[in-house]
Amino acid sequence: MLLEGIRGPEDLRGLSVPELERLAGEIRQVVVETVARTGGHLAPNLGVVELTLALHTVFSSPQDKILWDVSHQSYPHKLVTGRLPLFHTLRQVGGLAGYTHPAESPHDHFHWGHASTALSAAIGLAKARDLAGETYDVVAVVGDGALTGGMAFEALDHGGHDKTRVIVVLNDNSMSISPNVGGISQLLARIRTGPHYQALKQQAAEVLKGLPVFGPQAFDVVDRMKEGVKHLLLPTMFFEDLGWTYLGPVDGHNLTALQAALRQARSLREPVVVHVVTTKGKGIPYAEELPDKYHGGGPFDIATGRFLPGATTYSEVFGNTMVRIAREDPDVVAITAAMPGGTGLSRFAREFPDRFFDVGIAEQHAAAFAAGLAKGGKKPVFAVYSTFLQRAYDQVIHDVALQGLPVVFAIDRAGLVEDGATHQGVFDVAYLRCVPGIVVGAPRDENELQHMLYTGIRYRGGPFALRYPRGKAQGVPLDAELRELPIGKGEVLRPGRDAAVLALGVWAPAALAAARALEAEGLDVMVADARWVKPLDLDLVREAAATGRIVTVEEAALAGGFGSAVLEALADLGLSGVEVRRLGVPDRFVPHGRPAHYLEEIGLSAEGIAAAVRDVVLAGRRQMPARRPGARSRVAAHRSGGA
Ligand SMILES: Cc1ncc(C[n+]2csc(CCOP(=O)(O)OP(=O)(O)O)c2C)c(N)n1
Ligand SMILES: CC(=O)[C@@H](O)[C@H](O)COP(=O)(O)O
Ligand SMILES: [Mg+2]
Repeated sequence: MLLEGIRGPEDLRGLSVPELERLAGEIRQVVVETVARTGGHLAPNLGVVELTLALHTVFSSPQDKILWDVSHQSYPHKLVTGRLPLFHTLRQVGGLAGYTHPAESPHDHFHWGHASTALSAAIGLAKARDLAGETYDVVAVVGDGALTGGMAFEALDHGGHDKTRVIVVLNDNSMSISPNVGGISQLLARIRTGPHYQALKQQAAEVLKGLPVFGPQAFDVVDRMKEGVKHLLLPTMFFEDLGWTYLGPVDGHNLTALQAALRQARSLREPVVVHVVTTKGKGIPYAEELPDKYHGGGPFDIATGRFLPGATTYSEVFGNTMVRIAREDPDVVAITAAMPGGTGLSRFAREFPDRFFDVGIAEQHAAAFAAGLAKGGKKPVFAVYSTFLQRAYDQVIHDVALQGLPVVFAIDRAGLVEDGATHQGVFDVAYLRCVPGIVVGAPRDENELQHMLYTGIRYRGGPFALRYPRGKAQGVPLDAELRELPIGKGEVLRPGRDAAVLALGVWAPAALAAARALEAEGLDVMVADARWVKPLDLDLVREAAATGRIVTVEEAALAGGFGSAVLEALADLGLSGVEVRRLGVPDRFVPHGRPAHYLEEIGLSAEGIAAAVRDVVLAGRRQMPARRPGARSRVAAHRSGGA
């Protein structure tokens, strides 16, 4: 196997094109065998095998910097930069990340996973290079989907004007996760399918040569004519009008053509876009046929491509409820930022194509677009992963909340996910809780999810956010009728005297399990589903405080999270002397791997909750005088002013 002899890119440079093509086959086999077992991003990686080999034979990584936008398509890059021996640990706890990671290799320069950032970082890196008087090349591989992200346009605008020497390799496979959308996608399609761009440029140059020169004063006329002729003949001058030299389109699976284009780009010593056309899923029939299905996910049966059967997910319950509500309410509209499948909106899109909007990887635009829809009397629901809503934080505040507009943010993947630090959905509680006028809720199961979504769509008082996790729901039966939940009111699921557990969202069932276990130890523990982060149910906090001991539970960052809100409420209510323990995500990034591993590690489990209750009871006993029979808790006594 040639791949076993590749310890780094330098081992590629002695290989002939036929050998590189053989190596490409080996890389595809390792990728599909591994991803079939570990899960991951199959189709994106199958599409960039030749591109990866061409990049690593033309440029000298790590001296030359190759940046992968999103970097979900960096598995071949990892395989040719010495990580074959570890590749079987992909996305496992302690194993290789599913995205580039500088801790793994000097060939990786960023640990990222959000789209449309590589161009900006590449221009910054290239500018630092120039200021340091260095000469290495900086190459950013950006997908056609990533190019629909606003940041990419900001970078193109700046880079083309600033003339920083950067090479952008546009990996155009016509796909985002689903088929790509938007004007830029159509522009690329025109180039891909039109007469060969370079031949047209040559023709345009011939035509211009024949034009008579009228002398210097008319030079400007000729110059403008040149531009006019180019615009007339060429399918687009988009990149060149922004100051980037455009090369392409190049067959992204033809190593010789790729190497030639990359060498030409390198020789130009200016901002260059090399437009490469690839097939997402290349080499594996089922992945080529369904690149959206095999964008991510797994494990799957390698022979048939069949994924292991899954149970109903929260996303599916969300999507089905959206359809159900939309059938009754014509004002309901749905928005996604390039993730109709992942958010569960595919069925809505089929049934209400005129009321469904996939805006591309453009969360900022999606949020402000929702504001416009709401201002116009519609009831927009923006379905977005917690981690990706971070991209639209200013729009949530400035364009939605400040305007008091009724936009619903259906926040999926709220909590820990296998993707790791780049994708953990743990900051939304903290980053939304401080926004004036927003309602933030977390349903404890799929039945509450459907009711909370219904409540949010009917709520007209301003923005409304509900958060729910990735993956299988709890198998709770769904009520036949949708009902509104009382905003700001949680629910006591189990009364108790010795301590209270205030659980947020899907951690209520684990809190009940902990209480049942503690009952056998003689502890009588109250359990409540807080249901709302904002407005917080202060009566519930008072009732919990009356036990003298509170444990809060959230699958979110502790800093500024739900537990912090409870502490603030106790202080604001003057309820001192209450022992509090907060369970949640500590102040660090949580890496890739099975979420259950990390949840256990941070005490987010029924056992962890029980341990926290024991701890808070013991702490309380250490500090409280022996309770006289019938004595009320200090908090209750404090409240009534009694001794
Ligand atoms: C800001 C942001 N929004 C959404 C996503 C989810 N996402 C991951 S890859 C992807 C599609 C990327 O398409 P493209 O750049 O064309 O790469 P390809 O998978 O086609 O190689 C999306 C939407 C993301 N990573 N970042
Ligand atoms: C690369 C990327 O950001 C997406 O593909 C993400 O990994 C999808 O996550 P889910 O698998 O939870 O839909
Ligand atoms: Mg693409």
